[in-house]
Amino acid sequence: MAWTTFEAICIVIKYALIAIVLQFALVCGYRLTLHPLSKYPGPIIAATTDWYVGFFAALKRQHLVTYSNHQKYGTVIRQGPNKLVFNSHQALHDIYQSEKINKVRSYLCTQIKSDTYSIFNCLDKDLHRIKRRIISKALSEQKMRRFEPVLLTHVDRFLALLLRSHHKKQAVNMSERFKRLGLEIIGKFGFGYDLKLQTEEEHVFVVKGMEGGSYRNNVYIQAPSLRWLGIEFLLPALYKLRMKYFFLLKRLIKERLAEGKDAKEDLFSYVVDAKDPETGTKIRMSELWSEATFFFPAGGDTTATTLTAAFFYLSRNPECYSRLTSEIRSKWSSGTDIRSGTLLSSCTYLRAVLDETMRVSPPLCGTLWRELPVSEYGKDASIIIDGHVVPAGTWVGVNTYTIHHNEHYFPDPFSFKPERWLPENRDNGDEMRRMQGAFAPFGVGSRSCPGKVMAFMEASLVLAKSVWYFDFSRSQDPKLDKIGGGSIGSTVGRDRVDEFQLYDQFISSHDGPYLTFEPRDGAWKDLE
Ligand code: HEM
Repeated sequence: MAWTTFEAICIVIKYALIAIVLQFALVCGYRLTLHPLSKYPGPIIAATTDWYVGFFAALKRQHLVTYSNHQKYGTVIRQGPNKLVFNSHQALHDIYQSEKINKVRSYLCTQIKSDTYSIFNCLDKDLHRIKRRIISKALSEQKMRRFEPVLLTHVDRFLALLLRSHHKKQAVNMSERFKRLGLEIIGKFGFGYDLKLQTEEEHVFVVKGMEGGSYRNNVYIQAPSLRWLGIEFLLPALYKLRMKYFFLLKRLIKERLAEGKDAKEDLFSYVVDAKDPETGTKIRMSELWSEATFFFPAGGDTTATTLTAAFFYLSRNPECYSRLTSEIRSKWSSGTDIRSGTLLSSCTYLRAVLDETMRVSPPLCGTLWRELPVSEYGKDASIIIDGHVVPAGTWVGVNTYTIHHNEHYFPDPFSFKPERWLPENRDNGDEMRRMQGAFAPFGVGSRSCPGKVMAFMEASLVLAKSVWYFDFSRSQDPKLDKIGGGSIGSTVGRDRVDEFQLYDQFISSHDGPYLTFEPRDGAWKDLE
């Protein structure tokens, strides 16, 4: 009898396996032949499973793979059973400026609680508009001017540490320094709290905790089905770090609330109790926690990546370095006078360096997925993107890294050439218009970045002050000097020696470059 039962179980398993294999074959066959997207070119495996992008997201190289797929298959590629990526400025416009298209539902994996939305993961358009109006006001030029003196104290701390590294004859790892600076500033801006990340180690886990959170979110945004495997639990150290980071943020919010709204000049004071002028709605207290967790990667990490990459490219392009230093050193007579305002805005080369940096190394270098929601428009609806009729429910996007390296818009795309952005080159109106139409480091449309003013203020001040006080150059140690760039013989896309290497996890992780700093004349005395 026992033997018969065993045989029966074997037969059940056998047929179950056959059924699974058959179903798998049928699904793959359908996706490759009869599916509405089957006519679009792309890697065969990508057409059959979402795990293709999930896999490359887990390796933090989705931007490189997307670029190389576009090179191989053309302007529109299929990168998942239900995903199309475009590489044209028309698509950038058609997707991100459409009133009908929305973020894909997988952004919801970044929710802290199922009924709580942040500006970033909110899909309801009315609620988003309310949040957007309140948060944009908090990030306005006027509010940033009020925050500037606080910001400058952190920049001065950064400069003093460069001086200390010089005294100790140490090369500086710019990735590490800028992540600490960027998050320290956001800690202060978001919660009025000095995390002292530049000078003390107590809260440094915030950097890795935030990166861990972003890595997890990115894999799940790209391939939501991986969420059900719970891969985060396979990386317990990362999970622990992320939780520690969340608990710290929770504590900061609690402490900040206890202080009262007007105790400090920070995001909290601008957002708590702020009413949307059109509807009178306020941001709920429970949502503040969710907004706050998003501000660290959005505001701190992105600017840090821009600054790190700018130093990488300046240290490897002596002509650009010399043109920038001449501009900054001819405008001011003292480093302490460097502030935002007309003089800083007149530094056109500085601005060109930042734009070119974000072109070659966009801090958010991935594909920002969107869709025409079936829930709103029905499954038979469609939308035209760059001349293609795309059915509702299809994930569509433009990969920022790829379009920024499209030579139709940016000739010689892998060379760092700030000159291409200079006003004097605007004579060539067509070329400039083409570039601007394809340039999207801050995104495009109603979900684009509202933190642009802060990003430029912070990045311009740090870069201008650094070159005012210091000369810098590549580390003389060949081992350290290699860090940050690509290496010959490495995997596709990581073999470009002069390209700053980004590891895409929605935001970007990176390492290096290692630079040495030499204080100029007596100017450094301000920093002591
Ligand atoms: C160089 C620096 C920065 C870059 C390159 C950048 C880039 C971006 C991009 C591409 C998006 C769109 C994301 C998406 O569609 O999924 C975005 C959204 C956002 N960014 Fe930034 N960002 C930067 C700095 C900042 C700063 C300093 C802040 C605030 C302190 C900020 C706050 C936000 C917010 C709140 C959103 C969500 C907007 C919405 O969904 O309506 N960003 N950013």
